[in-house]
Amino acid sequence: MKKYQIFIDGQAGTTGLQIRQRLASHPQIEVVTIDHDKRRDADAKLELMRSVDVTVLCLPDDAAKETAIQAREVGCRVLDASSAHRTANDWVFGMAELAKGQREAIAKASAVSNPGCYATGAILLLRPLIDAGLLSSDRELCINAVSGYTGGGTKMVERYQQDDAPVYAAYGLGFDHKHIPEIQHWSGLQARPIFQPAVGSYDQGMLVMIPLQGANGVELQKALSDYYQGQGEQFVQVLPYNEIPADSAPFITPHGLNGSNRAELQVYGASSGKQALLVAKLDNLGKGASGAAVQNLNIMLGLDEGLCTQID
Ligand SMILES: NC(=O)C1=CN([C@@H]2O[C@H](COP(=O)(O)OP(=O)(O)OC[C@H]3O[C@@H](n4cnc5c(N)ncnc54)[C@H](OP(=O)(O)O)[C@@H]3O)[C@@H](O)[C@H]2O)C=CC1
Ligand SMILES: CC(=O)N[C@@H](CCC(=O)OP(=O)(O)O)C(=O)O
Repeated sequence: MKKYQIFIDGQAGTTGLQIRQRLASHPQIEVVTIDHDKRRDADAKLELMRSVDVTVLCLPDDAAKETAIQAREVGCRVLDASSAHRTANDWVFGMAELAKGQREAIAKASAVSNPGCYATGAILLLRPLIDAGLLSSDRELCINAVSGYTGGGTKMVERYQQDDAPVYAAYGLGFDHKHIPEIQHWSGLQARPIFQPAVGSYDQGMLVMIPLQGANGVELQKALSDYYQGQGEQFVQVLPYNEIPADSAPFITPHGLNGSNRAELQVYGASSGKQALLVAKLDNLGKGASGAAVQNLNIMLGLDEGLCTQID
């Protein structure tokens, strides 16, 4: 059986480690590592990139931009986990469920950009509803979200592990969170949404919530369900209308999907039919980062899309 080789630039960071953990048992992908003290050595990286099938970038944006240029120079395919290229013209957005043809575009691409964690939840909720004409593209939306602290990378993880961080902290107060451009671009929103994220004192799990005035929840739930079921998506489930999962009732929580590559979409609606709440639940390190990265790698290499996308 053919084994593909990949190199993860940023192999020791939060996202890199989670990808390696998933790939450790992959039957057809082998991870080629770089000595820790050579991780910033451009020549050593170039040599590796010349020999592997795909380079995965798990780096800060600036470093990702630099390495992406080098990878292109040596003709190596790239999957970028950073936010550097998510709306760039010559990159394919790595969300297979986005629209018809996206999976095929990822399979053929030389450069794929993995979506942001919050953006994954928001786009999965909004894109089918905007495409179906149930939400207007010029609607002014507020998107609220909460993430586990691993979403903030090693620095935030260290802070929380030292017990030096608040139980709940709202941020994004400059109205300029880095996921807003990709949310707008890939969901088809003309109007810039207000995006108000928060981080909680737990490691993994995320909720993305979009309250809607003047919207009928029954219609929205049906449209989402028809869309994802119609496409036979294995990683996106739409829960029944107004269902509160038994394991968290009477609340909805960000927990329950950790380690998986799944997103659960929920629609709640008022009996008036005039107010609704869209909710996406996912693991910020799973479907929000490393699970999606492995899904994209599988698609890029023509392998079964679900292989090793989750951690048991
Ligand atoms: N955490 C998350 O949930 C998600 C993160 N991302 C994105 O993935 C990327 C990585 O994030 P994350 O894993 O959280 O970050 P971390 O801070 O956990 O890890 C980043 C890693 O990159 C290494 N690094 C930094 N600069 C360079 C360089 N020039 N060359 C080689 N290695 C370098 C660091 O090593 P060292 O500092 O020791 O040199 C570190 O190991 C970021 O762009 C982030 O935005 C994407 C989705 C979700
Ligand atoms: C809790 C926390 O800090 N989360 C990160 C987003 C994590 C993520 O998805 O980041 P990328 O865009 O790099 O992929 C933040 O808000 O910046």
